Amino acid sequence: MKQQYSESVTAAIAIQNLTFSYSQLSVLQNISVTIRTGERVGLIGPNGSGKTTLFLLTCGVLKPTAGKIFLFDKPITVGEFRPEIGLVFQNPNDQLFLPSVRDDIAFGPENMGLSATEVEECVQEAIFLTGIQNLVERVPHNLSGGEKCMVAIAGVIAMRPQLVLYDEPSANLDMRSRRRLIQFLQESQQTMMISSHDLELILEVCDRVLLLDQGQIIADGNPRDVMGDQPLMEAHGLEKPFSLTTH
Ligand SMILES: Nc1ncnc2c1ncn2[C@@H]1O[C@H](COP(=O)(O)OP(=O)(O)OP(=O)(O)O)[C@@H](O)[C@H]1O
Repeated sequence: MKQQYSESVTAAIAIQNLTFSYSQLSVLQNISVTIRTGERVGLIGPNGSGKTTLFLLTCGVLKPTAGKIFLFDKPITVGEFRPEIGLVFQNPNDQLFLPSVRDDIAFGPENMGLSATEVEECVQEAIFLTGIQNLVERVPHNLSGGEKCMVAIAGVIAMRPQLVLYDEPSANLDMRSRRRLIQFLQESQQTMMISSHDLELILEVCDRVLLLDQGQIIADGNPRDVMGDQPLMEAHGLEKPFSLTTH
């Protein structure tokens, strides 16, 4: 089920022979995959299969045990800030820590060496795109889960990344907040990877899906084909999404 892609398309991420262990615990084993510019890629897999770990490696937070990762053709170096990529954390509380929503959104652009005018442009654009005009003066700590989620996304979008990694973005969202998030993701222009157990969200937003399990990419293809394969899904602790069982 692996897809072959033309080499001529620009690679946003090129992962080559990536292996990673947390001391004795082997998580990823010799993974190679390319994400092309403009793709919306879902990352699925059972609990503990290494989705978050793969994101942390891709952002340069963790150092590979072996192998290489290239971001827009330039190798990732651990600890180096790469404004081309943004990570939206699984828990927005890990990302929001300033006294106002506006300050939180401005934090990234302010640390990129931009002028005050440029920072303000980035902040206003992120507020507009995420539709959080009504939250700007609020204290992030007091927001609801859905509100925090969109503010955390705004904080990342404000740095104008070309590629955004979303780690479980719909976890703990009610139906209305989840619907708003899906609409936002569908309208987003960036290349994106979305790690999620919300398979219906992946179906609605992504044009490609990777199934990660036992340290390997088990399947890579069209979300309907991969997630519609019941034996494959069940073999890796997942369920075929309901919407694919009724059509
Ligand atoms: N800092 C760490 N130190 C040691 N082991 C870790 C650490 N972080 C994660 N792990 C382990 O690495 C494995 C992969 O974890 P990871 O969080 O990447 O999985 P995941 O696919 O994102 O899981 P989930 O779907 O539950 O969010 C798990 O067995 C986890 O317990």
